[in-house]
Amino acid sequence: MAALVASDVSFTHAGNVAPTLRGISIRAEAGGVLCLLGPNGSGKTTLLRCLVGLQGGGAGIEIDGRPLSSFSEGERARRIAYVPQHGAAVFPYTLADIAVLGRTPHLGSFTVPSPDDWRIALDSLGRLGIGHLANHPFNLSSGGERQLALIARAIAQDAATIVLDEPTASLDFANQTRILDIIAGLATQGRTLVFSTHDPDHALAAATQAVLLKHGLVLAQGDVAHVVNDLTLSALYDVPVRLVSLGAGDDGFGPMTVCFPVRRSSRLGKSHNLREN
Ligand SMILES: Nc1ncnc2c1ncn2[C@@H]1O[C@H](COP(=O)(O)OP(=O)(O)OP(=O)(O)O)[C@@H](O)[C@H]1O
Repeated sequence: MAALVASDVSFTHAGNVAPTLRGISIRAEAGGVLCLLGPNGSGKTTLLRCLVGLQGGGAGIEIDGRPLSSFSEGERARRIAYVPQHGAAVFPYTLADIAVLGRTPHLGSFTVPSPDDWRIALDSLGRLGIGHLANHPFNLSSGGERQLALIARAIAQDAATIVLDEPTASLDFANQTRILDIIAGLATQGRTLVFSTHDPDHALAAATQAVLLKHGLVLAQGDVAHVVNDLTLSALYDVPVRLVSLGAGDDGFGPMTVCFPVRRSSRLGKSHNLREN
């Protein structure tokens, strides 16, 4: 089974004294979804960028047992798709242009995208629910529309390993569930999926494995059902967190588990009552 593995990965950003990542060892399996959770600044983006070779030169990273550093640039682009948190467009690309960029690793030198490449790109936009925006300029699109276009680009790339940095961050409820369904669906095709989020509910909903990252160290990792719980999340975020199991509803949905942080003011005896104010 293909897997994306990091072994004892450490990384210090240029100009920093303290390392951002310290001895990280994780494993994302093919056919699985690994979710990275952690507070702001804990090193999630840095780790994801190391996993795909954008930082750290691929040191300590293996795909299918082969060092990432041994992959040519083209091989790497065909094997790994990366969706950054924010996409900047200098040129006035349309969303279709952005999506078809995902086909670049599959084109020969000096060739332009074929009708088939454009069809794949437009299908990807359609799958993300933004087919109607194909001709819309990326730089004039909303944050959520940009995020969806970048995910469409990754899907058009058709890579076996897909790494997404906070893919649901700018999205409404409908689009969040769409992306989580797409992530889970891509994994069932045998691909390796890794994503980060600030919403542990999304780990519970779509991931098989979780890695909890704090101060550049792995606080806990393993099966989501074991690792994502009141104790670990409270320790991770330094705020009490509760998980609640919801039974199956009459509408046919559930059972499911949701989690939420407990605000100081909502603890027993300290609740704010609007009528008292
Ligand atoms: N290019 C850089 N140069 C110097 N320090 C950096 C750079 N990028 C990130 N850092 C630092 O590395 C640490 C981890 O940042 P990173 O973006 O990986 O965290 P994160 O967990 O993704 O955060 P967030 O959830 O807020 O997006 C932070 O302290 C950040 O300031």
